[in-house]
Amino acid sequence: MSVTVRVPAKVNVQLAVGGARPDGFHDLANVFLAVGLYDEVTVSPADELRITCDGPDAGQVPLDRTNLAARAAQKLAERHGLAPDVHIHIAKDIPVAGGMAGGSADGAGALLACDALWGTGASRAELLDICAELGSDVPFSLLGGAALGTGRGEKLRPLEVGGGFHWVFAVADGGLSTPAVYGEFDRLNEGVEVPEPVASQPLLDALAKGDPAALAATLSNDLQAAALSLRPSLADTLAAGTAAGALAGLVSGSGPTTAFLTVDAASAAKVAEALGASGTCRMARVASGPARGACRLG
Ligand SMILES: C[C@@](CO)(OP(=O)(O)O)[C@H](O)COP(=O)(O)OP(=O)(O)OC[C@H]1O[C@@H](n2ccc(N)nc2=O)[C@H](O)[C@@H]1O
Ligand SMILES: Nc1ncnc2c1ncn2[C@@H]1O[C@H](COP(=O)(O)OP(=O)(O)O)[C@@H](O)[C@H]1O
Repeated sequence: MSVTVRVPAKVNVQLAVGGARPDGFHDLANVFLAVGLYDEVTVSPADELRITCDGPDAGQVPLDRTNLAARAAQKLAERHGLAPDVHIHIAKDIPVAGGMAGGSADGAGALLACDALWGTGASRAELLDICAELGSDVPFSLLGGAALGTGRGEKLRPLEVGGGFHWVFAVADGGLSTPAVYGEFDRLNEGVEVPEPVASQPLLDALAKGDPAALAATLSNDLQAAALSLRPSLADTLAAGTAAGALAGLVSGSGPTTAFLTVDAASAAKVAEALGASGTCRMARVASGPARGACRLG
């Protein structure tokens, strides 16, 4: 008996970041959009907790108990008085440390899969609660679609989306550490009164209408300057994507993946081809959103 769950990556169409809180986190207005690049998490009974991973970036994924999928299994087991004896296999297609929430996806996927395998029957609210304990982005990986995340990003309000959006993701060589990018944001804003983060109404309207040109005009990421400061070469990738015909480009979350919104699927294919040939990224991937959140495949 095994259970497989598929979980999407995300792009942040708006990431408004407030000043550092006393607990070290930052309050956000984080508009998430799930996109169709997926990890698949399969769990099956085993003598002890064990993780395996395959995929192009598998070598960068920790296979010990720090893996978010392992932590998810442990947390669920602990709450229900079970032993977390399970083999978790991750088929990884989401770039690692790329600002696309791949680790969060695996955490949400393992949680849903273990709940089904063990018959724990956790409610949606309990699953979301465990997700929030695992990390700020994990609740959204479970939910999918589009949502506004407030607090540190874990308090979600689902958003209406009026149509599909076609994206190209330029995957960089190597990752960027999320805490390092937030740290650079703090350094760049030293002595500055950082305003309260607020969701942009024109951006929410563009999502609701499914209007790519309007969404392109309102995309924003307050972590972009910090990611560019740590990885200046991302400016070349952004320039290459817009020169190739994207409506707009931005850094995805803490980066270093850059995301390009295009007018339709044909344009996305052209932009991906040009970016792939530009020498400014490791590879370019096409994906559309909104995508469904974590769901059981078998
Ligand atoms: C930037 C974002 C945008 O969606 O995603 P990524 O680009 O990493 O995918 C998120 O805020 C990342 O969320 P996630 O990766 O779950 O972060 P967590 O594990 O909760 O926190 C890791 C570290 O990031 C910083 N952090 C995270 C969230 C937040 N609202 N404020 C923060 O300052 C803190 O330094 C924290 O110790
Ligand atoms: N299942 C997992 N997949 C990928 N990375 C993981 C996983 N579990 C823990 N990590 C750790 O989390 C870090 C951030 O990875 P990831 O979630 O892919 O990126 P990001 O936070 O930029 O979206 C990795 O460098 C890795 O050390």
